[in-house]
Amino acid sequence: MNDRNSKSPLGDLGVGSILDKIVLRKKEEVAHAKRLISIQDLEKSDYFKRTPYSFKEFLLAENRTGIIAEFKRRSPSKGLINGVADVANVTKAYNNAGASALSVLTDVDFFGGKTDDLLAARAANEIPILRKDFMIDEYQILEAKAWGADIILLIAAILTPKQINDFGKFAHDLGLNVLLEVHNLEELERSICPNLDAIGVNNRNLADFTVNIQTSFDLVNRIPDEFLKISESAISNPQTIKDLRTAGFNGFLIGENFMKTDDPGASIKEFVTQI
Ligand SMILES: O=P(O)(O)OC[C@@H](O)[C@@H](O)c1c[nH]c2ccccc12
Repeated sequence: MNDRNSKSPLGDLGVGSILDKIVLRKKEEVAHAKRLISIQDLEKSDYFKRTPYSFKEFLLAENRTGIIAEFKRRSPSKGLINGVADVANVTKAYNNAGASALSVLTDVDFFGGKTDDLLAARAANEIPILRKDFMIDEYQILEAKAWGADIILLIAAILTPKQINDFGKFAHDLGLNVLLEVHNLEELERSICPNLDAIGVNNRNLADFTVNIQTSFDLVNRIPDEFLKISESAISNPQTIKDLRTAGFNGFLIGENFMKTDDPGASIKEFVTQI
C-alpha cells in the first residue's frame, strides 16, 4: 500500500479529482488575495458593518418559495451554461419570482464567477445571498462579509471536522449564516457541529460529477431537525420540489435549470407557478 493508493483523510476523493484541482488553485488564489488586500482593509468595507439577513427567516417565509436561485455562468461539469446573462437583472428576477435566497458563484477559474457579481447582486437585492465558493481559509469568510454576503458554504468533502467547526464559529461571530454541504452519510456524520445553520445535500458528487436526487431522500432523515434542510443540484422538475418538501426539505438550490435558458428570470417565474 503506497501513498497513492491510500485513502485521503478527507474522504473518498480520487487523487486528481476536480475537487483536488480546485482546492490547489484556491490556495494560490487566497494567498494572492491576502497580499493584495489586508484584513484591515476588508474590515473597512461598508458591508462589513451590516447585519446579514437571517437565512432561516427567508427560507421559511410564507411568501417565499424556499428556492435558493443560483447565478452560474459555467461549471466544470457542464462547461459554458450562460455567457450573456446580466447578474443584476437575473438576480432581481429570481428575487421577484419568490426566491428565498440567491447563490452567487465567486470562483473565477472553474465557474466563471467574480467578486463583482456578488457586489452587483448585493446592490440589487434585499434577500440573503450565499457566497458560493470553496472556502478553505478564514480570510475568505472575511471577504464574504466585506462583499455583502449573508451565507457562506462549507463543503465537507474538502474540510476536516475541526475546520468546519472553526470556520462555522468564525462566520457566526461575524453574523453570517453557515450552510454545510455533504454528499453522503459519512460526510454528514463526521461534520455535524453546533456552528451550522443549514445542511445541504448535494445531489452532485463533486469528485466525479454523477448526479442522483435519491441522495437527498436517503439522507434527509439523518439531518437533525435543528438545522434547515436543503437539497442541492440537478433539480429541474417542479414535482421534485413537492416531493423533496414532503420528505422534509426546506430549501432547494437550483442553478443550471434556470441559467441554461435565454431568460433565467422568465424560467424561474414559470417554474414557481408549478410548485
Ligand atoms: O446547477 P444545479 O445543478 O442546479 O446546481 C446548483 C448548485 O447546487 C451547484 O452549483 C453546487 C452545489 N454545490 C456546489 C459547490 C461549489 C460549486 C457549485 C455547487
